[in-house]
Amino acid sequence: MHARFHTAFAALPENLSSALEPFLRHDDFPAMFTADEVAQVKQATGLDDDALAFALLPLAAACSVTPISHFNVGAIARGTSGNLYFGANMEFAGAPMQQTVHAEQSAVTHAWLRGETRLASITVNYTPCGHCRQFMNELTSGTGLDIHLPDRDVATLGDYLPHSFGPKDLDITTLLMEKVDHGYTLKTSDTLAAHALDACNQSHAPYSKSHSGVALETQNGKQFAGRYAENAAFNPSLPPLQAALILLNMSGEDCLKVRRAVLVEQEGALITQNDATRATLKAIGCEDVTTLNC
Ligand SMILES: O=c1ccn([C@H]2C[C@H](O)[C@@H](CO)O2)c(=O)[nH]1
Ligand SMILES: [Zn+2]
Repeated sequence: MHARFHTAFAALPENLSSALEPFLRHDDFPAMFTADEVAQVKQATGLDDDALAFALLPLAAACSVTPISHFNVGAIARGTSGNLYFGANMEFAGAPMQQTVHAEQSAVTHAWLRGETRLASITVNYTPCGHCRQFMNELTSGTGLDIHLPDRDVATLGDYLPHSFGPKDLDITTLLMEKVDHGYTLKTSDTLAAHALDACNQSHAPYSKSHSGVALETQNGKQFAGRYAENAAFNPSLPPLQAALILLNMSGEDCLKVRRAVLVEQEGALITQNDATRATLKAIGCEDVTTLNC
């Protein structure tokens, strides 16, 4: 079992820990459960969907990387497929606070990067901040997304974000998590660059139309790609590097062990991820960065 789960796993009720053990046993547990696996765990434990998501929160929070706050937030996103995806906050010492990833952003992005196109609900161990409410207002699920919090009745994103500002206010109809292919091409034989291009092609940038993707290679040779996710309110946009780091972290790899990165962005785009990507990568110890235009 990955060391980060030891403490939280030991504190689970016995029937849940024995149902989860076969999944968490190996280091490469992907921090998600398929709908079939969820059904299996529910049957073994007698927990319903809600209770299971709450029970999993300590495991999700155990994936947090919080050198600044030491405040671990966990989130569980449920896709309409029935799959569950963990999310956890990530902080980067040596980089500006703006580079922080919130647990809700992590869970949403995790689901999106693994192919989910719509969320049914999200369960979080703390109340979502304004930034997260705004981030989630960009999703295909709209204001109907169910939000589950400890000691509160389930409520929708619309309840938590009344009089909201969103994509519609800017006449945008494409939403975050929708399947897209922007069709950019690039001549390369580097698989890491190919992953970054693929991520760029699936990125969500309807406001700036400046699509981008980042792919990371870890010191043990694993590769992870992240897509840029723009937000109608601009500032809550999630950079492609953060998306890649979310998938890397959820997959059990160490953010401080990235050895190489490729950023793919459009030639002549209105905005660029180049400088911010390099600065944050430098803060986490990676200076081997290639930027390619598509
Ligand atoms: O909705 C929230 C609020 C805060 N945090 C994280 C961000 C930062 O890492 C830490 C302290 O704010 O908690 C979240 O993940 N979600
Ligand atoms: Zn937040």
